[in-house]
Amino acid sequence: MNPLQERIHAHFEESIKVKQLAQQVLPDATAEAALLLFNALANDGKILICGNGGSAADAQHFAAEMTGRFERERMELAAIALTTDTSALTAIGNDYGFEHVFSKQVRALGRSGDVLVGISTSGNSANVIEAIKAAHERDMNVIAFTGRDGGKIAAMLRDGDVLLNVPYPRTARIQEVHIVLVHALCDAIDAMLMDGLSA
Ligand SMILES: O=C(CO)[C@@H](O)[C@H](O)[C@H](O)[C@H](O)COP(=O)(O)O
Ligand SMILES: [Zn+2]
Repeated sequence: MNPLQERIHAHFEESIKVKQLAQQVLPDATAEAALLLFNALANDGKILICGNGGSAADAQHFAAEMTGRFERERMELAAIALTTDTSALTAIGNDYGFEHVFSKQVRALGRSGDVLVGISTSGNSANVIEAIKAAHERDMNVIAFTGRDGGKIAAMLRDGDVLLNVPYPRTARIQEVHIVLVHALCDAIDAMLMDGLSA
């Protein structure tokens, strides 16, 4: 391999290693998260999802697989990415500050029984932290996708919330596990809904 190919090869090696680490530490919490989401949807609740940058893309990816479909045909499931309404994002950001762009939407849309999914590889993004505070005010449970040591977000979760933390220091690798988790959750919800899979 030439140096460029070696560099690319190393990305795959590291990604495999971090996914194997995550495979050891995350299945229990991911199953808990799947049950939380399934029960919310089964009781007419909805899922609100937020994150920044690559995690905003993950939020949209997850919401699209709920409202559209994952791998199989099924009923539409209620999920909204809070990252897509540029008018809300710019108005709230401009008038109140960027840390409030998600929390104002959570207060507006969130109801008891809904679930907030907050995605932050550092566990420290202020707008995700504010969104979690707003979700708790609305009596919503939270599923936090984080990385490193879970940051401030890990410390603010309450009973009934679920932490999906990837204990690794590199953002790209954490994000790659987060998207595996999104797909594992989509698959679990579909299997519970359509095949009667139970925990
Ligand atoms: O996708 C990437 C890096 O891979 C970036 O866009 C990254 O998501 C952004 O820097 C985010 O602002 C990071 O925020 P967070 O994950 O620490 O909450
Ligand atoms: Zn990225």
